[in-house]
Amino acid sequence: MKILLIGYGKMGKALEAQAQARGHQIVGIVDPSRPEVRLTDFTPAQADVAIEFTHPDAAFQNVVTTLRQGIPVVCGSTGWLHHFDEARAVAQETGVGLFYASNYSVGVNLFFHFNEYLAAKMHQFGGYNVQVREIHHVHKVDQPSGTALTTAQGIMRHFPTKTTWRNEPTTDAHELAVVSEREGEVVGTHVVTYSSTLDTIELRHEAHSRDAFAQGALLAAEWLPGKAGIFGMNDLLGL
Ligand SMILES: NC(=O)C1=CN([C@@H]2O[C@H](COP(=O)(O)OP(=O)(O)OC[C@H]3O[C@@H](n4cnc5c(N)ncnc54)[C@H](OP(=O)(O)O)[C@@H]3O)[C@@H](O)[C@H]2O)C=CC1
Ligand SMILES: O=C(O)C1=N[C@H](C(=O)O)C[C@H](O)C1
Repeated sequence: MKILLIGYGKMGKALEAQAQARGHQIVGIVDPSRPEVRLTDFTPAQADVAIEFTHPDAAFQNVVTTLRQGIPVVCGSTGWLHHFDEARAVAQETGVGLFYASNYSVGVNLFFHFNEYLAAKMHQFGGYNVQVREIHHVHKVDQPSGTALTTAQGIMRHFPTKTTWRNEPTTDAHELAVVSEREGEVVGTHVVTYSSTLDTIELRHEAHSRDAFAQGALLAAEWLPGKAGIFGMNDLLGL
């Protein structure tokens, strides 16, 4: 497959290595380090799909530009979802596929699934408070992580005591604490903790490297071309 990479940082480089290992061709890399390469120069004849991992401030414009160029796009950037409805409208208007996941690792998507099951059960039995904690490397610019927000939304869907979330510890029983920690080069750890006076139950996912995100994004890139609409990991994995 002919893949256009948008963003050539930690994820862009992991994607390049994994894509080549899977026999794909990287037809272009759009990044501030290569100002001579412009996203608007690419057409569907040159790229079957684009994969976008950049920055919260850049993602929306990159997604919209790629869709308007007629190229399906797999986006992994976090921290821009306040613009997602506008991106959805452009995907619908152009009829070009948009794939988004706050986390492309298959393991995290299983974690999302178990998180919702656990929230429903824990709410049914009562007596527990719940908290989300995410730990990432010190270079991360957005907080809470996109994965932590997806996790919080999954909890709030099934644990109606929690009506909103707060990005710090809280004593308000209606607020779900989503606590962010930044530590060295931690790739990405997410923990959901239920505590009562009697015991503690935890659901935890720890990424060992960025290869899990890169492999999932490439699975999405292999799956997306030819499909019109907005898709996520549940569509890809059948969860
Ligand atoms: N969904 C998922 O599974 C995952 C999501 N992420 C998310 O992906 C994003 C990128 O992560 P990561 O690779 O670690 O970040 P990095 O900072 O390592 O890389 C981002 C790259 O994008 C470049 N960039 C910035 N603006 C633009 C632009 N307008 N067009 C093209 N390139 C641009 C940056 O250049 P410069 O440095 O010059 O600004 C940098 O080279 C983050 O939002 C992160 O949260 C990360 C891992 C997994
Ligand atoms: O910035 C990162 O590194 C990561 N970002 C994503 C997020 O915000 O959830 C996914 C992963 O945790 C790594």
